[in-house]
Amino acid sequence: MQAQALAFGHPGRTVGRDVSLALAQGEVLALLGPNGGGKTTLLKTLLGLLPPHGGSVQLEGRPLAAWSPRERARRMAYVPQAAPASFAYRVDELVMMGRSAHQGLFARPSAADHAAVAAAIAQLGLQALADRLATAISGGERQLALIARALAQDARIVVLDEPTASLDFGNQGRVLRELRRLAAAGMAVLFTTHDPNQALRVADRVLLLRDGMVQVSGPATEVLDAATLQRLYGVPVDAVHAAQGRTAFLPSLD
Ligand SMILES: Nc1ncnc2c1ncn2[C@@H]1O[C@H](COP(=O)(O)OP(=O)(O)OP(=O)(O)O)[C@@H](O)[C@H]1O
Repeated sequence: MQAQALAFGHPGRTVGRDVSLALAQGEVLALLGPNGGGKTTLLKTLLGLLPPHGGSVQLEGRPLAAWSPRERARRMAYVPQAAPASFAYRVDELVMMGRSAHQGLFARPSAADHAAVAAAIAQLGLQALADRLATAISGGERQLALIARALAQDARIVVLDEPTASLDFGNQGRVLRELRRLAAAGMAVLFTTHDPNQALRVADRVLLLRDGMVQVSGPATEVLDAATLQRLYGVPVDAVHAAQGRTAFLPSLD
């Protein structure tokens, strides 16, 4: 996926401009930036859910606008920001929705669809929740179910908006491992996070977005340092250097 000189926003209101990026198969790209900086709006524009205000998005070398919604859905899976479930679907039914771009209009799910759903549910350890209603599970559990739906979709590009936001520490680790596993299997992964440590841990490259503009982008280990994060968020940041050359960032209390 590629974007060139992309301007993006909502009807009547441009939020950001001049964003160029390339996302390769097998790569994890993290999008970081302050609240309201335009991350979700940019993701939706890259997915074709919002029309660009300028510039272009290309998928496999073809303008995104030339793809039908169904073709797009086969290529790109979207895990939106955690939100309360509005319909009382069972978790396995929710995950099955990821298969809809693979099914005929009125076709019943095939054996392959059921197998993909079972595999995605097992991958995220959700077997015990499969027959529970998505309206009657915790926010974190629902987030995992939405990630399972994206897995079942079998897309080549997976876009996740704050996938770890409502997860406990253990499940954050599970999701971050899953993102790396998807990339290792050849998928392109794009996710937003408010935690630079998560970006440093799993992303190959990062793109820092502030006020709708790219502040800096590049390899995570080269771009992420205390001074850059301080500029991005406007607060002092401490870098903690641990064994094996690893670095972690903390908001400074000085
Ligand atoms: N439906 C909408 N219509 C008009 N403006 C919107 C809409 N949704 C968001 N905005 C505005 O667009 C700007 C960017 O919002 P966006 O949600 O993309 O930011 P974000 O970086 O994802 O923020 P956060 O980190 O808080 O989720 C904000 O100023 C926001 O108020």
